[in-house]
Amino acid sequence: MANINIPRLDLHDYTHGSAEQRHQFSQAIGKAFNETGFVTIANHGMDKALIDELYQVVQAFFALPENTKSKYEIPGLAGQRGYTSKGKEKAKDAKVPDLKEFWQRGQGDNPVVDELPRFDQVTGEVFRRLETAGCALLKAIAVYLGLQEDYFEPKVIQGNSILRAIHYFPIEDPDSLPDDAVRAGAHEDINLITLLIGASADGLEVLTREGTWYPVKAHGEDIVVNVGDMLQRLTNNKLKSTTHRVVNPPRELMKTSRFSVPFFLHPKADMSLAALESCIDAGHPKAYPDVTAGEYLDERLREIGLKM
Ligand SMILES: O=C(O)CCC(=O)C(=O)O
Ligand SMILES: [Fe+2]
Repeated sequence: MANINIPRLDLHDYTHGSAEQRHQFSQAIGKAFNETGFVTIANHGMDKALIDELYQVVQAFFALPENTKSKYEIPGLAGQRGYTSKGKEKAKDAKVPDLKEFWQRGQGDNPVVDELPRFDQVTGEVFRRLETAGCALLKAIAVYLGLQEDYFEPKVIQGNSILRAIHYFPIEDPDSLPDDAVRAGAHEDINLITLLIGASADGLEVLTREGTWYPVKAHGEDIVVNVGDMLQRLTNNKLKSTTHRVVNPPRELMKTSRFSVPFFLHPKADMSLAALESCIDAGHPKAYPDVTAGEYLDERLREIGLKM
């Protein structure tokens, strides 16, 4: 049995609970983020009807003809808004691109999909709900870190968060795949925390400290939440940005699609990622040079092939 702690936590305990429940929630998420970097979350503020409609519009978008989707692939935006076609993004150290295409939505103006009247509204609603859930989670994390509860709030509201709808397309001819081509190569997320809808479908795996891969499964409508590199840097490695990947399905399911919708919670570009004083001591000397979130994001987008 792999030594791994991915607890299921109820966000309602933090947002509406007693002082004791709030304290327990902060300690549980902090402990899991310190050990494994992953939790699953119930009562995150999105009901089943919203998630079902999200899947409907996302599936309808990716089912559009290639030349329709490519109208929404906008040069110069590093994939940060609109559509990114197959073969564009790869994990930092991977030789071949991931087997996926995706859509990204951020703050401010976003391209509107003319063919799908509900797409903009539904993805916008999901963005707002996940931003709200993310802010509540960051409050609980701030408390665990001994910071003011609202430490992160002004840094992330109107920040660079991204909602990404991913289609891992069917693999029609498995024999023609390059050996190391996978749905999502092993990677760490760049941002502060990631909130993921859709990990109820098989494929997501986390790398354990023993070096083995462990499947992540969420209950029903629960979401998966994990630490990204920005939060790991800020906390001088106290909270762990754990390596994860999405593996290809078994051969009999190769011709099926997989969909997932991660929300990458990013701060504003000017947030300093310099290690918190409370996370530095003799046993934990400062591990990273000081950078801002904007500088760090630029460096990482170049590494994954989205920015030139
Ligand atoms: O599709 C998934 O389950 C995970 C996706 C992921 O790790 C990512 O996009 O960073
Ligand atoms: Fe990821």
